[in-house]
Amino acid sequence: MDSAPRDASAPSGQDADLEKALRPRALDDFIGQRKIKDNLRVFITAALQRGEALDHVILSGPPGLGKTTLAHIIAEEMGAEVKTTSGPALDKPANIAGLLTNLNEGDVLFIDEIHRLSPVVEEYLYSAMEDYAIDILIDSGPSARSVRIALPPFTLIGATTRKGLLTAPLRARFGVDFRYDYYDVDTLHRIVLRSASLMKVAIDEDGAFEIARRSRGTPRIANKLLRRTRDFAEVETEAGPGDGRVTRAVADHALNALDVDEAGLDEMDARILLALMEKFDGGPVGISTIAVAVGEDAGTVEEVYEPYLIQEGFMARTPRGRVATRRAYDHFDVVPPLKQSDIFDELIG
Ligand SMILES: Nc1ncnc2c1ncn2[C@@H]1O[C@H](COP(=O)(O)OP(=O)(O)OP(=O)(O)O)[C@@H](O)[C@H]1O
Ligand SMILES: [Mg+2]
Repeated sequence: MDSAPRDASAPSGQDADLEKALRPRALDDFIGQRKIKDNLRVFITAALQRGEALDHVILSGPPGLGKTTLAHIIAEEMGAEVKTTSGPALDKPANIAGLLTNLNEGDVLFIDEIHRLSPVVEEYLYSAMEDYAIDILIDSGPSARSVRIALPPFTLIGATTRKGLLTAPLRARFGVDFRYDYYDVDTLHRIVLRSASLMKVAIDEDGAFEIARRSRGTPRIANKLLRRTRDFAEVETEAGPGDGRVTRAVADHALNALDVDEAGLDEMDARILLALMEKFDGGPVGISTIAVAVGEDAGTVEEVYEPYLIQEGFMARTPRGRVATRRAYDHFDVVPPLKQSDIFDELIG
């Protein structure tokens, strides 16, 4: 259950380089998430005016929405150095002690997947975050003693796809708490146009809109679909002459070829919903049962797929388990079993 989410959309190789080039570097280039940005501007300005380190920040939300991007932007805007690590990489107290004692005043320590810290390592963070100090045990046996080491003021930025798995004491030590929402289509449209211009891809408003509409509310997916659509635009198909121009027809052709359906659901979304409807009578059924049925890790289903399906109203979470909604039956043209109408009524009520 608590294995790392495998994010199928995370790019590799040449795509990864391109992805890095598309990453916004300044707060002004970070599109959308208006509330987060507005608040952040205030906190950063105030901290700079006081000449203090920014308070510790926790960023939570599904993969690909811009947590890592924002962590780097915060450091940049604070004029701070950023040191990056991740929960699973910090498996020994010595690792975290080494990182913390090497920080300079005002530095940002970015811990990705912070919900996967081991309890001992987490314990170290408590005093580091609260008092800018750590207690290190020296020697062992009868001569063992603990020495307190002072740390310079620093900012811890934690990112997580599973905020629910953070312990209460850790969560309480973050002064700034930002939760990401999926991006709306208009915002993704702007992101696609920005990326296309950086990639020097000729694209129509309509072509960009089609990609935005079918990107699961996720900038990383929008960028990936843009890269793939560009491939289709450069090759002659029934949808276009291969002149490199991304039109609506080319985008539609490319997205269909990539198994992204009309509603923007990908192949795994479809498998999950079809399993729910056809193997489990529409539910209610537990998430791990669904995961086994589709051959995917339960944590990944819960973090990557389910939140979007719930937001878009294809699936609902009830006390007895997950259920398919009327929209799911309509979308896949599946006839709901009779008993399902009670569930639909319950969901509305
Ligand atoms: N607000 C934004 N404006 C423009 N581009 C964005 C924005 N947010 C994210 N992106 C793009 O999406 C890509 C993925 O974002 P990022 O790596 O920050 O996601 P993440 O939340 O850290 O994901 P994960 O949970 O998988 O680590 C970035 O490289 C960037 O190009
Ligand atoms: Mg990240």
